[in-house]
Amino acid sequence: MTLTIGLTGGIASGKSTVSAMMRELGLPVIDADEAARAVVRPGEDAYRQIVAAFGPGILQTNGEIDRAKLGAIVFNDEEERKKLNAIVHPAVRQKMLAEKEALVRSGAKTVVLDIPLLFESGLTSWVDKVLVVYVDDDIQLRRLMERNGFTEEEARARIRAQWPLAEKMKRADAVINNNGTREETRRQLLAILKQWDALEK
Ligand SMILES: CC(C)(COP(=O)(O)OP(=O)(O)OC[C@H]1O[C@@H](n2cnc3c(N)ncnc32)[C@H](O)[C@@H]1O)[C@@H](O)C(=O)NCCC(=O)NCCS
Ligand SMILES: Nc1ncnc2c1ncn2[C@@H]1O[C@H](COP(=O)(O)OP(=O)(O)OP(=O)(O)O)[C@@H](O)[C@H]1O
Repeated sequence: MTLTIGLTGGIASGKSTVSAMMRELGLPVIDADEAARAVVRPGEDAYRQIVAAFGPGILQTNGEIDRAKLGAIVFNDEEERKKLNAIVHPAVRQKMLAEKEALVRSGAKTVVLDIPLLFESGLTSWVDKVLVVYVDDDIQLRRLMERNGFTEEEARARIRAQWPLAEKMKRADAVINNNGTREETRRQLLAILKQWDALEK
């Protein structure tokens, strides 16, 4: 039996930081953000639907989607965001499920699904355990502004597009507090994975 761990949290709470640590420990990670980038490449169905729905103004000159432009639209307008989600999410789910099935078939002891919108999209039934990466609001805001070069307003718009982290924390099987150093985060992660017997012997 494969143990499926759902890794989630808020934007810039540290999911990618934790998923990189999990990969270093040898765990296979399927990343929803990566899948979401793959399914909107030129030539894919979702790409055509996005251009039809949002117009060619959201394209770069090389034909790829201008993610900054599309982000500025969808994080400032819930209806536009729902429109994009309705195009991208089904394709992301299909891709992630296929990758997960392949890992289960190959006998993986543990599979990690890194899904920022695990709760918002109602996907908790996909996983056996939910691991939430938490940070305090002020640290989340600061790290998001620094990483993406966003203004405070731009960062807050993205944070508002998700459930409050405190709500996610309440529903988690385990929580990593990522306010501290990366080393402190790694120690918490190791303890949780040992408790869940998630690592290969
Ligand atoms: C709007 C887009 C083009 C912006 O791209 P950009 O490269 O700036 O951001 P990136 O994709 O790396 O996402 C960064 C983070 O934003 C948050 N986020 C992304 N999309 C959404 C969304 N629809 N609702 C809420 N939060 C979101 C997540 O925490 C994600 O980790 C892109 O995020 C997108 O296509 N989103 C729709 C698909 C989606 O929901 N992806 C998230 C997981 S499936
Ligand atoms: N413990 C830490 N100490 C200092 N900086 C950190 C720590 N953890 C993460 N960061 C930094 O904070 C930013 C956000 O972290 P990360 O990219 O892992 O978040 P994320 O949850 O994957 O974000 P997203 O939802 O946007 O994909 C990054 O710039 C990262 O380098």
